[in-house]
Amino acid sequence: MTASQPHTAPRRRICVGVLALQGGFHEHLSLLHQAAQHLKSLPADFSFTQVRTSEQLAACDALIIPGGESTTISLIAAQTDLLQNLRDFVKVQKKPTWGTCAGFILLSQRANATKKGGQELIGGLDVCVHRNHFGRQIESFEADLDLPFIPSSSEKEGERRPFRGVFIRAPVVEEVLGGDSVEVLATLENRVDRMRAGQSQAQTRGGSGDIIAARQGNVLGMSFHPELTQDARIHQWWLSEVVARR
Ligand SMILES: NC(=O)CC[C@H](N)C(=O)O
Repeated sequence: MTASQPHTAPRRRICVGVLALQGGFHEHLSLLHQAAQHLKSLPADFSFTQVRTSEQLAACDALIIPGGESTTISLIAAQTDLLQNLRDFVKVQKKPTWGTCAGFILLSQRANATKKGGQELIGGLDVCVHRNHFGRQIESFEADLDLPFIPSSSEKEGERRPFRGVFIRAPVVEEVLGGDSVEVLATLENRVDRMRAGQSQAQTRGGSGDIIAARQGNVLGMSFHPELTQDARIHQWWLSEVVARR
């Protein structure tokens, strides 16, 4: 390179998989494509793919595990070597992996309120989650979440638009097992107590409340379903984190 040539970072090819055994994988893929439109300035060429086999997983640099039913997802993965290879992907190769709702449960080290006989997990996030914390499907709800880490609304400088969190039989972190290495990214004001007290509005707030988003190194978990919104801001943020980690 001569002094007159501008220095540009080499573009990287990044293949992001979405585990497609059950649940909201189509929705995640659609938001990934939407998010990538906003990331054209990054030195990365993204490709997005469904993952159903160990071979498909091996081709991925990062992975999303969608919401759905965690017991079903792990039962299907355990029929082949996929479950073991998912553990290897997350914990040995330490590739960026993001789980939403059922995906969050699967990425946790321990889960309470599991079906009789327990359930197989992938692990990687040193937390114990409580499954179906807010109750059954009929007790599903939405809440405005303040997520300071996602790109703020472009409409007005400094104005932060909340993220609409969709909670369907959602887990929360009952216990952080991993000490300081687990980063709490969002909490939700204790909704169960509020409902008992006859108040219906739940809000996010810093510091206390139920932990609904946590990260430990390469592993990220969220209790709610960004894939069931049209808002690609979390996908956008996570993809830029994936690029930064590579
Ligand atoms: N919406 C969801 O992903 C629900 C998760 C479900 N509670 C499970 O255990 O898998």
